[in-house]
Amino acid sequence: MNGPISRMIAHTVGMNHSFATQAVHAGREDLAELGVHAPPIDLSTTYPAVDSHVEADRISRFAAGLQPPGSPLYSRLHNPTVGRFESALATLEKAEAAVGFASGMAALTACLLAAVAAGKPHVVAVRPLYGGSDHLLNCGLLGTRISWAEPGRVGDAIEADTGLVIVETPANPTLTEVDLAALAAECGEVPLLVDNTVATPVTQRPLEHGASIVLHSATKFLGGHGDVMGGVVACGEEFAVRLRQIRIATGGILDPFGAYLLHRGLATLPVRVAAQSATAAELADRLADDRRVSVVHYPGRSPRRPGQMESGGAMLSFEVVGDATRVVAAVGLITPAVSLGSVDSLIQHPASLTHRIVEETDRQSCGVNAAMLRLSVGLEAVEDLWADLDQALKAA
Ligand code: MET
Repeated sequence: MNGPISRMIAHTVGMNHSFATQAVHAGREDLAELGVHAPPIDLSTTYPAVDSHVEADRISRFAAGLQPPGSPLYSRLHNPTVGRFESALATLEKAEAAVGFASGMAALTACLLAAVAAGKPHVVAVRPLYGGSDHLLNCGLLGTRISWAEPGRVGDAIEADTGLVIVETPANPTLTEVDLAALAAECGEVPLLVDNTVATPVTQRPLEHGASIVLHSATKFLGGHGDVMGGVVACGEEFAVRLRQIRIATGGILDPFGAYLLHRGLATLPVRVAAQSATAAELADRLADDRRVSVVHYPGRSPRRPGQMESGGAMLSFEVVGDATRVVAAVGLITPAVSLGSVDSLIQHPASLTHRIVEETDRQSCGVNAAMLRLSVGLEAVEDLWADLDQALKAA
């Protein structure tokens, strides 16, 4: 069951297969040979290590961020079920490699530690980001130093010790879009990390637009059912080696059952995102025509630029004329909760919850105001969602 590890099975789903086919088959290439239909879940924490001399060499190679074939030795070093998910996600993001983590924040932490370890602790980032990411960068907990810059000013903000440029597009929670190709050009030799959680690889593959690193809170659309927490970074093999070194040393690995659920989620990702996006676009139109709403933020409403998403996606935010918090309190079908990307719709007040940890002046500077609500559109029927929003807006 230990099977071939992720590096060995990556990309055997043909590049000439469509994205939807890759979503179903990637990371499953060896299943027929194993005589099974569903990917096995390997819950082992440890593995027999009979020949200590051989294993001594292998453990050194794992610690160096490599993936030697054979027994994983210990599941903090490698887990085959995690490897399958990593291989599949790398295929979908068109990356050489992917590295799974316990959460999106653990994934971001590893990227920041890699920059610090490389002697390049300065980070340039574009607001808004998810509030937790903003906080981690702004507080400098991991030894990074932050400069916030708008697109077009990023190049000027880069210094000799800049290790990363970070952007989230569409951004959480404003859904602001950034032209990735233009931003990548500003970055020059500095790696551009794109948080692709909201976009998903269905609508945007940042590596195709000049980014070097793609980060996901896999908890969101990749899992898609609100029942698994994880994070993943898709990147070149060289950076993946550094991330695996950090993951082994710090222990923020994705668990095998979580990896199984995330891998299963990838199979339906294209159809979920397509259906949820169609509903979100319709709701965005109706909200834009509603006098109880002052502004709707939804990607793709202006002429498309190169590097923009291929569709509007399943997230929208809107600003309420009345008290936004009363809308949250009044929804019935929609769940008032943080998180996003699930099969069921979620609504939340960013100024109170996801972006509470960001200083108010910083929130205001990037458009996260008290009137704003963020809606993650699920798979419910559009008329049922609209009826719920309509009655909740009446309450406000
Ligand atoms: C604890 S706040 C949130 C979680 C999640 N990243 C979101 O944007 O909803």
